[in-house]
Amino acid sequence: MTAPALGCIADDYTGGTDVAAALRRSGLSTALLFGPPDDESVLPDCDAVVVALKTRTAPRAQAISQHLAVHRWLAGQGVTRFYIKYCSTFDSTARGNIGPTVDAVMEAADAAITVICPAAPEHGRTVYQGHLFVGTRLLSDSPMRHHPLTPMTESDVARLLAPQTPHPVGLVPHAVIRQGPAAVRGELGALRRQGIRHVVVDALDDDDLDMIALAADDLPVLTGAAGLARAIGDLISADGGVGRTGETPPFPEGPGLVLSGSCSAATLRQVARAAAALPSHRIDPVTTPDPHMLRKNALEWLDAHVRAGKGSALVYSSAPPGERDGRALGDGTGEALERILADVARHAAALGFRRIVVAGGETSGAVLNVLGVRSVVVAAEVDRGVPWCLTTTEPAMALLLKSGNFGADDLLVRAIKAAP
Ligand SMILES: Nc1ncnc2c1ncn2[C@@H]1O[C@H](COP(=O)(O)OP(=O)(O)OP(=O)(O)O)[C@@H](O)[C@H]1O
Ligand SMILES: O=C(O)[C@@H](O)C(=O)CO
Repeated sequence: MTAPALGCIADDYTGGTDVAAALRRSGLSTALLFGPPDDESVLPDCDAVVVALKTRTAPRAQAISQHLAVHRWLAGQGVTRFYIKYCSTFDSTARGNIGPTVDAVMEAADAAITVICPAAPEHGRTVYQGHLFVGTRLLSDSPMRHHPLTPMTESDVARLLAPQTPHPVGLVPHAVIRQGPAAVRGELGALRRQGIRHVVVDALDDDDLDMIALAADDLPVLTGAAGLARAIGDLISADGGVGRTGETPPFPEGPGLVLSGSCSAATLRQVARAAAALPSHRIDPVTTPDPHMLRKNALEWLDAHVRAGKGSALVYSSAPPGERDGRALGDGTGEALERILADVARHAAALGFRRIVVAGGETSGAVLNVLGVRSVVVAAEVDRGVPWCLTTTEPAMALLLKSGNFGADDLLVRAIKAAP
């Protein structure tokens, strides 16, 4: 078996599905594994492999050790090119994990320099003069400033990264990107000679990402959102480094369950549409500040829903800033809500639900961990960056893990009502 041409490490589960979907779109058969691989983890025959972790807001030491464990495992499988996937809105805090995990993997892979490329133009994330935009607004003016775990109140990517790494951060501005791969390669070389290890790269569209991918083709470690990964995937495809297609498991029948813990602006619109179309139950820690009661109420509601034979359903804690209190359940309110939704998922699986849609990266991580899902085959996308994931072990399940800000307003309704 030839080693996969690319090994990705994603810092959350929806980010993992996003980058896996991008590589699949480039024509690469892509395996997606959840959690650090262990002795029993098997690498399927594939062109690219993505290992999704739940380290975006994890303690720093844990995030580093998990990234290093995945790097070691991938290197042991013969992978020589690595991609570290973080959020296109650079979700992290000053004490965040992007810098430390990138530094650790670079050191392990003996990489002297890498690019920092959060741009994802198809989702409206662009970088100009080192500043990250969400649509027409700076990141710090976007709804991401209200994120419950990683409020983004700065848009200069170098300033976001600086407190997370001891190394200086450089920039390749758009004017150089537009001159093409040779100019970008020359600039990266000049920055490397100045001792710079992290280089933010401007990118406004897919052409810019193609330039960056060509210019950085010889670097062992690249980092960014799914946009640059797509450009690298296209290069691998064009080089003929593809063709190891695995079988796609069948899509399970039956009613579906939407679980939403994301409070992102897109999710809130999608949840409103889903709540109008499906029987729904809201988990509200402000009105019921007791995790045991919230859990009990949700499980009992689902039992009654199934007994009444009402089909697909929605259970959510998603709420706009005005209806949220990040300390409603004390320290760790977010994690407590993730655990409740994960318990609902476990209960739903026991009740026979085989299609589960989860909105939110942290929430998806919690759900997949309790379901014990360790690997999936990436199948068709419902919307850009939101593919169905089919389990390869029993019980056969279809999972749709939706990044907070992805998808059209009716995505949840479409996903749950129509199997592909
Ligand atoms: N009503 C609420 N009040 C406070 N926190 C909440 C509420 N509902 C959900 N949360 C927490 O907000 C966090 C949302 O993070 P999550 O990663 O799941 O979504 P997201 O950030 O929108 O998605 P992504 O990371 O894919 O962009 C979770 O920890 C969740 O438990
Ligand atoms: O890059 C993105 O925006 C997403 O894949 C993501 O990381 C959501 O958590």
